[in-house]
Amino acid sequence: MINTPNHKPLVLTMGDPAGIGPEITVGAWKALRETGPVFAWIGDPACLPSGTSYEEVITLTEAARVFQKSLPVLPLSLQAPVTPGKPDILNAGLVVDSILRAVGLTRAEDAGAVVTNPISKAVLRRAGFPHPGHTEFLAELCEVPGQEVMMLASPMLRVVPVTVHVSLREALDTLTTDLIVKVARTTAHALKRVFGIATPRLAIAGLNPHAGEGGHMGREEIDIILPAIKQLRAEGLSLHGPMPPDTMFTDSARENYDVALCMYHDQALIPIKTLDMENGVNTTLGLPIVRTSPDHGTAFDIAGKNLAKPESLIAALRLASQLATHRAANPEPPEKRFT
Ligand SMILES: NC(=O)C1=CN([C@@H]2O[C@H](COP(=O)(O)OP(=O)(O)OC[C@H]3O[C@@H](n4cnc5c(N)ncnc54)[C@H](O)[C@@H]3O)[C@@H](O)[C@H]2O)C=CC1
Ligand SMILES: NCC(=O)COP(=O)(O)O
Repeated sequence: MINTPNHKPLVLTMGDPAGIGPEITVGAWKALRETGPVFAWIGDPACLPSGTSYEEVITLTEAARVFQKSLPVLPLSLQAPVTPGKPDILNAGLVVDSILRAVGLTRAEDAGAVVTNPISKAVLRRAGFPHPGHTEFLAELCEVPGQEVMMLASPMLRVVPVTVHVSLREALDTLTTDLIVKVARTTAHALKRVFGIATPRLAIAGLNPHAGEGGHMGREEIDIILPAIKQLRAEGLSLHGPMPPDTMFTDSARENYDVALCMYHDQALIPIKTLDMENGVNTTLGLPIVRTSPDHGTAFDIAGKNLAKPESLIAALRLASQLATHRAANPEPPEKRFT
């Protein structure tokens, strides 16, 4: 039997069963079965690729016992048959149940961390799911709504979008000094505590061309971003910025910081997915549990065609195990927590 370093198996959600989640789950299990980290998948085995060697289990102890031989499955039952590439709103409830179960097991400390397979936000929305994505839903489930911070990390770059799952227009309307300060504090704290970076260096992106060109191409840098930087520096954080967004992701620029705080979703996600889509991992900071996921989505266009690469999911499972281990070794006094 093999174990995660912190001796608790991870739990992996089903994601949209018509997406590539089932096949990358099997790919990740094949890659990790000898070495770990151990994980159990929470879903309906009917949607796994035919011929998959799996075993239904009831507990995570049992999951750890069978992991080398078979993919351990904590079973759920789908409402409708699955056709790869054709999501069915009837299965939305089960997609959510899988997330609920994973969070319950992790909060109860039976599992070491939650790893999520991709969901279709549009399908869940049509089914009445009120949250924009996992990030916000997990914060609700963990009773820390509004404290969540999305970070995407790869060996080449870490990025945090300050505004997340909103339209570009809404992102501009909701960007405030207070929001930047809050997100930067949570990010710096997580980099110290769970990533083991003693003095994290944060690069703060500008919003406008040339970071506003001294106010001639927009005033957000002067009115919103610089006041946040001043406040955070006064708290002792190490920051650069506002940096011109078009040059802050070059090879040489990236050497000067540990994370880039970006003002909107695509300012953060385009560089990391362009540089390192295969190794990118999405992780949620500000939660009382560890959560990671691959950086990509459901990829309905290739589902069931044996084209999906499991690398990002493998990286997500490995990072979840490392973060859970680091977190367990560095318990946090409640009064030190930035919320
Ligand atoms: N964490 C999550 O649950 C996420 C969910 N999504 C959801 O996924 C759905 C589809 O989003 P898209 O923007 O189309 O992005 P996507 O990442 O699903 O696909 C973009 C392109 O990359 C390819 N691709 C993605 N993952 C791949 C893999 N592992 N191996 C090989 N090729 C891969 C796809 O075939 C497609 O051509 C949306 O509903 C979105 O909400 C998107 C990102 C994250
Ligand atoms: N673009 C990242 C993304 O959509 C992931 O969202 P979440 O489901 O992890 O909140």
